[in-house]
Amino acid sequence: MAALLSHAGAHVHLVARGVRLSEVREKGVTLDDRGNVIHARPEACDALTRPMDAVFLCVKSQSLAAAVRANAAGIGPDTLVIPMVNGMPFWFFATPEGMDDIPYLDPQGDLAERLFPHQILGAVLLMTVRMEGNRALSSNTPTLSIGPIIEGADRPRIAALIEVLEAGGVRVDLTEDIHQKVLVKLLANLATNPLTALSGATLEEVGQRPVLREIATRLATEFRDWATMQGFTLPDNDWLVDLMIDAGPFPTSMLQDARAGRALELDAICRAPLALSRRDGTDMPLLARLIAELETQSALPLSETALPAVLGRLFPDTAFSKG
Ligand SMILES: NC(=O)C1=CN([C@@H]2O[C@H](COP(=O)(O)OP(=O)(O)OC[C@H]3O[C@@H](n4cnc5c(N)ncnc54)[C@H](OP(=O)(O)O)[C@@H]3O)[C@@H](O)[C@H]2O)C=CC1
Ligand SMILES: CC(C)(CO)C(=O)C(=O)O
Repeated sequence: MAALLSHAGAHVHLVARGVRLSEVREKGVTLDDRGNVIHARPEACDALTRPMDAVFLCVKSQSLAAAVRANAAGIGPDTLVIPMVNGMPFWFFATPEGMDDIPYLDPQGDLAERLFPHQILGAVLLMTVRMEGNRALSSNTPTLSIGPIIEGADRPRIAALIEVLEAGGVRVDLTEDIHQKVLVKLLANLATNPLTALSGATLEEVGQRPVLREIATRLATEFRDWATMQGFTLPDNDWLVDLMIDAGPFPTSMLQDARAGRALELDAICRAPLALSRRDGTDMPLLARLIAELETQSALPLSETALPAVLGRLFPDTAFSKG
C-alpha cells in the first residue's frame, strides 16, 4: 500500500521497526505485482509524531492495540483510521456513543479509548501478498471495500482518500454495508484459515478432499447460523467450495504463519466469533474443537501421518477421518 500510494504522489509515512525499518530507510519499498515493479521511498519512521489525514493499520489483528498505542500521536480527532485486518473487527458493534466490547479484540480497551467510531472506516482487502526479502509480491489487483461504520463520517475526507487510493491503482468500492462485507470475508477465513494451519492443505486441497471440505462447510454453517440470527445473509456453502477451488494451490495467510512459526490470528478469526455465538445463546462446537486442537499441537501444520487422528477427534461421531 505504501508503495502504491507513494508512487502515485501521496506523502506517505511508513511505520516499521527493527530490521524492517532499517531496510525501508535504506532501500525504500518495492512491490512486484505480477512482474509490474513499483519502487517508492515513503518517509520511514518508528512511530507517527503528528496527526495524519489517514492512518492504515496494516498489522496482524493481535497487534492492533499496540500499534495504535504506539502511534497515538498520529491519530487526531479527524484522522481517518482504516484497520486493514482479517477477522471479526473490534468496531463491529460500535454506535455513535462508542465501541461495544467484543471478547479478545481489545482486552485493555486501548482501541475504544483512542478511536472515535466516526473516524473509523471498516475495510475488506482482497489482496494476496507475501514478502520475499524486501519485496512485496502480489498476485492480484488490490481491491478494497471501505465504508463508514456509523452515520456521521467525514464524507469529503473519505472522497479525498478514495481519490488517492485510486490514483495508486487500488480498486475501491465505497460501501454503506461494510458490516455485511466483513462477515462474508470472515466466513471464508473462519472456514478455511484454521483448518489449513492444522492440516497444511492449500485452499484448493480443502475444496477437493472430502473430509476437509466437510469440515470447512460445517464451520461455515456454524458461523452462518450466528450471522443469520444477527440479521445478515451470507453466501452458501457452494460459494465457499467454488472460492476454495478457484483459489488454486494458495496457502492461506494463517497457513503461511503456521509454516513460519508465527503467531496465528486465532483471536479475531476464531475465538471472538465463538465467544459472540456463545454470548448470543448459540454455539460453534466444531470450531471450539478445532481451536482446542490448534492450541494443543506443538508444531503446525501437522504431518500427513498425524492428521487422521486429529481429524477423528474433530468428528468423534463419524468415520470422516478416513477421507
Ligand atoms: N497478506 C495478505 O495478502 C493479506 C493480509 N490480510 C490481513 O492483513 C493483516 C496484515 O497482514 P500481513 O501484512 O500479511 O502481515 P505481516 O505480518 O506480513 O505484516 C505485519 C507487519 O506489521 C509489523 N508490525 C506489527 N506491529 C507493529 C508496530 N507496533 N510497529 C511497527 N510495525 C509493526 C510487523 O513487523 P515485525 O516484522 O517487526 O513484527 C510486520 O512487518 C492481517 O490481518 C492479515 O490477515 C488481508 C488480506 C490479504
Ligand atoms: C484467501 C483467504 C480469503 C482465505 O481464507 C484469506 O483471506 C487469507 O488467506 O487470509
